[in-house]
Amino acid sequence: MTSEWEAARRAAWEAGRRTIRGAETRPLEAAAGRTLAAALVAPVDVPGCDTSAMDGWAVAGAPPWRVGDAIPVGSAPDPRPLVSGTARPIATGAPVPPGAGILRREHGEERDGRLTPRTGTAAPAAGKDVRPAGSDVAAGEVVLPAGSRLTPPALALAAICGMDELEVRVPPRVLLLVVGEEIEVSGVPSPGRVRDAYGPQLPGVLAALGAGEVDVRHLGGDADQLLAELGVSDADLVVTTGGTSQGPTDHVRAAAASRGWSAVVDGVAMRPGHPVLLAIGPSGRPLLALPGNPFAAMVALLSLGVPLLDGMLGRRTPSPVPAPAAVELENPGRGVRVLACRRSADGVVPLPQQGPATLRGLAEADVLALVPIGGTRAGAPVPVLSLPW
Ligand SMILES: Nc1nc2c(c(=O)[nH]1)N[C@H]1C(S)=C(S)[C@@H](COP(=O)(O)OP(=O)(O)OC[C@H]3O[C@@H](n4cnc5c(N)ncnc54)[C@H](O)[C@@H]3O)O[C@H]1N2
Ligand code: MOO
Repeated sequence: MTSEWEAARRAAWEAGRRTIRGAETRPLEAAAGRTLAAALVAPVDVPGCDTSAMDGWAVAGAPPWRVGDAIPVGSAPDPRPLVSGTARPIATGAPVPPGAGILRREHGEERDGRLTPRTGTAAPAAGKDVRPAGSDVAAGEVVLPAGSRLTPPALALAAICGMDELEVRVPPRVLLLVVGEEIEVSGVPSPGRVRDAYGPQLPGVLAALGAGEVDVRHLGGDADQLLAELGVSDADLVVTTGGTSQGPTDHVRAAAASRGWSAVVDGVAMRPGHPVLLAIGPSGRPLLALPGNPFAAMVALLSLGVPLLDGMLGRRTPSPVPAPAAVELENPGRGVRVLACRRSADGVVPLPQQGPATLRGLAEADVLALVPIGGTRAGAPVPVLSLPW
């Protein structure tokens, strides 16, 4: 029951959503990269009072103005209106008294306690170059909806609203089982042996997708060990690599089925990556079985792992967006053809080295192009997925 790409992606998000993670409260500095479990509602106006947007003078009425005391940055706002005909030196960010506008420093001339605008500069009206209270964020406003990822600017936004802690989703703990008799974890592999492509990259990619701790275990080709791991795992998500196909040592499907996992997506009409399996275990936790071929595995992860984790974290998942193909992209196959591509001024260009077993293209790529059956002409739009790193 191979699925179409879009249907498989939706099914993966829905499967994740059914196992949505609980929430916890974290200090702001520990919440970087996490996902908001509840909307961030601003408790205060930002800025908290009318503030100057420029260095200069707060002025009221017509020039010349009598220059009074400077208004210190960080001082409490004075509720009394600025007296007409007066000016007070002010710095960017300092509170502006009611009724004042700002004359920029470079537009005024101060002499003998009197301020006049330079030739060609009009006297500022009340409110000129003033950031009104609440103009950035109004108290009570939803600043970030639940499901927002706490990127560096999102965290800073929470901070300027006065937040010290945030309610975020508990990241899923992942068990990564690297399957394959031929896999080596260090050193130069002898001919016939293969260095593990997953241990070094998947923990980082999974973390970028919102996962928590990743426990990496290399199982070799031992089917019994795979069965044992699947039987006892209490991880929130199990990811396996290799052993998804039809060879004599491809045990993952059989092992998962015998331990009670049932398939949600059993193969996707895409190349590479088609043997991917997404299944739900007896405890309701998901298993994502990635093909052994290194590019195929990453295509499968970016196609199904991204929406699965987005669902688990209560986030929306990105849809591919159209980008022009710089050259003709052929697809004589019966499913989506996924190509590692670079963006250029003319559109997306496939990298020269493509194919299920090579990471050469992906290592230099900006996006994955999802070429529909029949191909895409040069200049026509092709859906692309951005990469999470
Ligand atoms: N008769 C068929 N054979 C194959 C089919 C098929 O439909 N019928 N599909 C091919 C495709 S497409 C893929 S993709 C692979 C999927 O294979 P598996 O998931 O069973 O993966 P393995 O057989 O274990 O390994 C495939 C390939 O990848 C290398 N590999 C595995 N693990 C790692 C690792 N940790 N690091 C680096 N490289 C790894 C492995 O050495 C193999 O070369 O099946 C095709 N065959
Ligand atoms: O479909 Mo395989 O996953 O092409 O490499």
